[in-house]
Amino acid sequence: MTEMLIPELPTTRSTAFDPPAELGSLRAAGPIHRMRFPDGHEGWLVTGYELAREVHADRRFSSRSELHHPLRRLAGQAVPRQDPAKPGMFIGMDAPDHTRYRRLLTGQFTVRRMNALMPRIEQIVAEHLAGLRAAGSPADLVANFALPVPSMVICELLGVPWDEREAFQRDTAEALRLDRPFEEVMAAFGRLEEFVADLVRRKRAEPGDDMLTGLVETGELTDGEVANMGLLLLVAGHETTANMLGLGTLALLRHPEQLAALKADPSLVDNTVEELMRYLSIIQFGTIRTALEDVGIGGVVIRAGDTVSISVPAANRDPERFERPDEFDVRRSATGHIAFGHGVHQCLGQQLARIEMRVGYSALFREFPDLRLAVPASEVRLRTDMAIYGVHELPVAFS
Ligand code: HEM
Repeated sequence: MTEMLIPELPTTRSTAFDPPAELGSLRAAGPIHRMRFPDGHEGWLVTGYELAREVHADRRFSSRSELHHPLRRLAGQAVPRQDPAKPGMFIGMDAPDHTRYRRLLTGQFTVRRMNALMPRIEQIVAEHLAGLRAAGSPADLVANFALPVPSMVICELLGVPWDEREAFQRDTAEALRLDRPFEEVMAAFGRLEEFVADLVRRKRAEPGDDMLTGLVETGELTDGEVANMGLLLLVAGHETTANMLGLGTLALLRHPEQLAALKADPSLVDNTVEELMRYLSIIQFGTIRTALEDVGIGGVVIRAGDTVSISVPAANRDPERFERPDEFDVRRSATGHIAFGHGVHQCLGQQLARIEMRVGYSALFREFPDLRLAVPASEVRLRTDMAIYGVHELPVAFS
């Protein structure tokens, strides 16, 4: 631990793919540091890999959103409106509520449903690549591919009727934009909430083969609870995968030797996806927890009520866990990274996200073997101030 109080979370990047250099210096000095949070209170910043896992796995640290929501707001993260009469999202709950919701949702990620989804994901990817080609070179890879693919996959999973996709996708895109005024984002989010709530009512009347129907049919959830879970899937699974597809493509294009290795041996794609997850660690401001009691950990005592910010990017570049951590190497074994979190809240959609990325990158570079940037790399707008890092647009050229 450094004795000094860090005045704020370091967020200034000097390169497109590396986390802020200051995080590396802090990690070299120790795995945990005192840090001032935007509301003025002093808490902690975890930069070391081992300690990051420990904190995620320790039930004495709470995920309850009401304990740290204001802090997230100030860190630039979108926080959906919290209506006290509504159950809220279980990503921001602790046991036993979290356990109950998570168990019911895990039961919906069945092997059968995932297997059935696989050919649909291939189709959705193929359709959007055809759309990219039709748009003509140069075209924006984000608008034509990276963003709409996960959006359609979620529609499929939740059972959004085909002819209602357009409004749903438009509101989703708007609700998840962090570069718009807060009120606009909340208005789109409100429309989405209503849409999902109405969809759940209809699933009860007219069951389908989708996840919302599955949740309704557990018989253990109110419509409001099901709608909330649907919204969480949407929010948690959408921008994340979209930004991995966009930024991941940029990373591959900017590391031609790595891209060549993947093209020469397409079976490297699983490894490539894991390494991209580690190397890019797009949850750039990390995860947040609040200590429920005094906890002695990592050589310090974290007091009850203190907020702990866990830097996922710093942990995933820890040289004590990963050799040559700052090198992007599609052949390395990156497993064990914490880009999907760790512990009881570890990403529920990680297998789905992996399938989307594996299918997405494979098809993209197979169909567009000469894909290249259409602008100088320095002109690609990076999402430095957004909770989820990535690219705003990715202008690509192809023949
Ligand atoms: C590459 C894409 C993705 C990344 C980087 C990502 C990252 C994460 C992380 C770091 C967490 C843990 C948060 C915490 O501990 O506070 C998480 C949780 C979660 N993710 Fe993902 N995620 C991705 C894709 C998805 C997808 C596709 C879905 C849904 C289909 C999804 C659904 C969820 C849910 C429901 C949770 C909450 C789990 C819980 O609280 O028990 N995610 N994700």
